[in-house]
Amino acid sequence: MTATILDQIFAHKRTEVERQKLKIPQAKLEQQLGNAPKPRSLRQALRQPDRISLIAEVKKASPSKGVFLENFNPTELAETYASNGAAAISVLTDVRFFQGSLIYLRSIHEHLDTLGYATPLLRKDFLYDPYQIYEARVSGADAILLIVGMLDDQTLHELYQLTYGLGMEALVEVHTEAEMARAQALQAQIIGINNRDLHSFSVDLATTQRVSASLPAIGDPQRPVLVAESGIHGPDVLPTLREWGVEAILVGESIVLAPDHAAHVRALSQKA
Ligand SMILES: O=C(O)c1ccccc1NCC(=O)[C@H](O)[C@H](O)COP(=O)(O)O
Repeated sequence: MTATILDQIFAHKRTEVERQKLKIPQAKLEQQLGNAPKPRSLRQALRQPDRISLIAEVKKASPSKGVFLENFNPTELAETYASNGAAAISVLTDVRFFQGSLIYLRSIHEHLDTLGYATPLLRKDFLYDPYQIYEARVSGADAILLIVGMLDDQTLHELYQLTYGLGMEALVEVHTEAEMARAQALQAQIIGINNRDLHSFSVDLATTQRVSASLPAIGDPQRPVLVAESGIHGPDVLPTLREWGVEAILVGESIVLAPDHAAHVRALSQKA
């Protein structure tokens, strides 16, 4: 198996996290937990009977396409998302590959809170160490991303338990049928299928249909909330995704590149 971008990201992430632990030890983060805001439920926000819910992503750049927005204002963007119908907001916090920051997560939480929006915030990063879960919690995350393809079963299980133990929820991301089987063994309540091939960066929405085939039938109470991630450019695909049992979409690029962010968020958040 050839190396993917995940391998590169993971290699760098280890150095980044170890450096951060020297600056702020985990014990200090644990002390701050008492002051952290109470998490809101991502699952509840996404599971709506009459629509596909939108998780709108605050995304400045990507490893495949470079910088999307030169005049990037994360709080303004998040406010546009929350005020135009996004059910949740994903905040990329990876510095090196996505030009994100944990500071964006904190400031978005504070900004939306001041305005009275309770939109759940997802910390979108490459998480492999409990330290990062504590970081997420004290920075205002309501949920975090766990990428099955970069974690062994034991680590996946431990991080999942810690996430829920701290009152947050996890979006468990898969790319293949084998990873879906591992997410199901975890009894993940929210599963995201990423349509982006990590070798070629090409996107194929049919990945969602193929990889979700093993889930319990649509309407079965055991079925997790299914999120289709990446490569969604407009509302035209929503009816098909709904037929496949998708309850939420995670969209970054097409929103940040849209000439009118608000209009694009409204279009993607419409009732199906
Ligand atoms: O966005 C990338 O190019 C990328 C490359 C390698 C690993 C992950 C990547 N993206 C992370 C994401 O999951 C997306 O930001 C998210 O699903 C939104 O996708 P899109 O709407 O296509 O921006």
